[in-house]
Amino acid sequence: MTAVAYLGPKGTFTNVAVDALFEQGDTISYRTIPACLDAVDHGEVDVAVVPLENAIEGTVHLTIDYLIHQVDVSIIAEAVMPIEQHLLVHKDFTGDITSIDQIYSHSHAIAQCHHFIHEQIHEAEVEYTSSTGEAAAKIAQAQGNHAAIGNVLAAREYGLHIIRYNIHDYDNNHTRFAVVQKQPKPIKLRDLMATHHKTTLMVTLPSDYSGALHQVLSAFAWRKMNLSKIESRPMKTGLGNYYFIIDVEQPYDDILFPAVQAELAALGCQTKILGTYPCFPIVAPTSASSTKK
Ligand SMILES: O=C(O)C(=O)C[C@]1(C(=O)O)C=C[C@@H](O)C=C1
Repeated sequence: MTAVAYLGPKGTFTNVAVDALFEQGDTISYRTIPACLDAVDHGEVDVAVVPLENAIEGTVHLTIDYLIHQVDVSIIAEAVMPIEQHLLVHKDFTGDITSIDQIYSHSHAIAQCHHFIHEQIHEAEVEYTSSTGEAAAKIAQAQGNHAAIGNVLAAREYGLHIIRYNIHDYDNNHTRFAVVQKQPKPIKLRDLMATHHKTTLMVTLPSDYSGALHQVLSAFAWRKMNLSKIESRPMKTGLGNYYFIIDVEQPYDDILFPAVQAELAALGCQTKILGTYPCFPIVAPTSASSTKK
């Protein structure tokens, strides 16, 4: 059985993604994303599943920075899952939404619902938790005028009521999750259909000079290699020093990628392949399949 680390406790979106990806996983929950990545880096588990990017909030910087700076693991699969955020309250809560004075959730979940919070419960204090699952667990502990933002699984897991469904500010809210591994070893996923393959690289420029990024991009462009994402992140070595994360819409091969890497090396750039992997759309239990209060 595959030992899978995920951001817990039970009822997080990462938990939902793990359930959709693995039929028979020995799932081990960790309190933070770095703890999940350390677990796989240190060989405590076979793989870790971590959130990489959300359609509303953008890149999960903690994940990408930790992958680059702190661990030596590879992305072996990507799963894209629709995200529905709901407002969860204790089962004995009898007030209405305006009486809620505290809202608990993960910073990314709060950010996906900023508009809703601002419009409907702006008096409420926001309390950040390490995950949406932790927020739901807190609400279950005692009845009070507080609510959590989280998913259907969390409501079920902690016996909470959903007082308002789909409070995320934009439709088509999706999160990309990465499955990462230390040593290449076959992993048994459910029978999922990959829609495409991607390769993710990190590129560091030798120094800031005019046209540097243009030259980097040309190495892909004239080989007709389609890029689906490019993002700069601070190197953490001083202001103005960045590295680039580039997603290429094709699997690694022995001709084009080595040629790109050689061309970039000639420009003085360093490259590192973070993974070449299949991309799976996955589904989560939705509000449509649960009972409204
Ligand atoms: O807190 C959770 O439920 C998580 O799995 C983390 C996380 C994230 O970091 O983006 C995952 C998916 C959602 O976008 C919101 C939160």
